Amino acid sequence: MPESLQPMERCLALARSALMLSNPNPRVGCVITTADGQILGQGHTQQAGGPHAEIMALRDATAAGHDVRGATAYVTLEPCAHHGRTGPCCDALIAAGIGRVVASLEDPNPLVGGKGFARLRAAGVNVEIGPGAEESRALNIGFFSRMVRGTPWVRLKVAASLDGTTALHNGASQWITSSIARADGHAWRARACAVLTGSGTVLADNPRLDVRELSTPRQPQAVVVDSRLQTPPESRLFATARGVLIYSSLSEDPAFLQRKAALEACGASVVALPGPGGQVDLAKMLRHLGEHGINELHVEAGQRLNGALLRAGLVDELLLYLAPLLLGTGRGMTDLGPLEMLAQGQPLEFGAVERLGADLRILARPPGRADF
Ligand SMILES: NC(=O)C1=CN([C@@H]2O[C@H](COP(=O)(O)OP(=O)(O)OC[C@H]3O[C@@H](n4cnc5c(N)ncnc54)[C@H](OP(=O)(O)O)[C@@H]3O)[C@@H](O)[C@H]2O)C=CC1
Ligand SMILES: Nc1c(N[C@@H]2O[C@H](COP(=O)(O)O)[C@@H](O)[C@H]2O)[nH]c(=O)[nH]c1=O
Repeated sequence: MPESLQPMERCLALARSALMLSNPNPRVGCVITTADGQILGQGHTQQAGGPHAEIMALRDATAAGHDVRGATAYVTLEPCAHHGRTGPCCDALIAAGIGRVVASLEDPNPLVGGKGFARLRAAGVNVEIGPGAEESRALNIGFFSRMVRGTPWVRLKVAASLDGTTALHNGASQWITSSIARADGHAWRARACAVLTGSGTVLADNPRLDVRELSTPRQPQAVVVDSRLQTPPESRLFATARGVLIYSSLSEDPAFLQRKAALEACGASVVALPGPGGQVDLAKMLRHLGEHGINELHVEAGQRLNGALLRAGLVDELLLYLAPLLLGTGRGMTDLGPLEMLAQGQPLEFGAVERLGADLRILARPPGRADF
């Protein structure tokens, strides 16, 4: 990391380095400096259950033999005030004699929200809030979504030809985009808590849906929307060590119960969430995933599940990879049903548009999705 970085920029860089590590905890960085900006200690959130950023920075300062009394702690989120799997960070800062805290944002966790700042102020610590707020929130959009809305941030990834085809009529789809784009897709899988697909994709592609193109400290959970439990027990989904969660409809049919037992024997958890038409209730599924600590949900499904999620207004962001190739009419990105008017289309706002090798990567959002 360049020495010249300002403390809060350094904090944000540290937070970014916890991108694949800290789930389901937020990605947070902390830097402790003297009044004239000399760095005494720094750190970022560790894996779930491990120390938070403030504790890592305090330990770093202690290891270097620095006295932090009267020092400033910069941190990208409000120091926690509750006993979770670790002790309250605000108390650790107070006990260490920190004189000033500069924090980007209040913690959206209802257990913390404002309490950390209040406790610091009550102990005589000078508190400033605001620097780096936008970047910190964007980096933790999934955590904010789960804390505020109770559901994950849903990012729908699609790889398509330039004319929007995701598979040929016969199902052939591997590979449309180049290896650089596919490796980038794995990086987005790695930052998510879970990767979700539909039974149609499991049957057509037998996908692994794990992270293989880069090293990762943890594999995202695999989630399949599969009303009738058609996922074969020998699916490659089960080859990677991590949780596999299958959402189904409810049935007392002996053949269904037999398939359920076979999937559970492979280590899958099967959760019945019956919805309209005997299919899985997608809104309830998101609430269930939120209750189980899923911050960012990375969807890699076919046009039917993509369309259902979009029609239900459950998609927050699209991650589109477009290859310089025309495939004509095959399977599309999303089945939105027959629309009669252009106004019935799903409006989007483009975010970053980048070249990745030969392909294009486009981030786009339905308007207002991050307004919570
Ligand atoms: N290029 C790309 O980026 C990608 C391409 N693909 C391609 O897509 C094709 C598969 O697409 P598709 O058949 O549409 O499969 P999907 O992956 O979209 O799965 C659809 C299935 O999900 C199940 N489901 C359960 N609940 C719901 C619900 N509420 N709404 C919608 N579906 C639900 C349904 O089966 P049931 O009722 O039995 O549960 C449904 O048939 C393959 O050819 C694959 O190669 C797939 C992923 C990415
Ligand atoms: N065809 C296609 C993609 N397809 C997606 O990748 C899945 C296979 O994942 P895995 O088994 O883990 O390699 C497949 O089911 C579909 O979701 N992805 C891309 O980046 N580019 C592509 O051209």
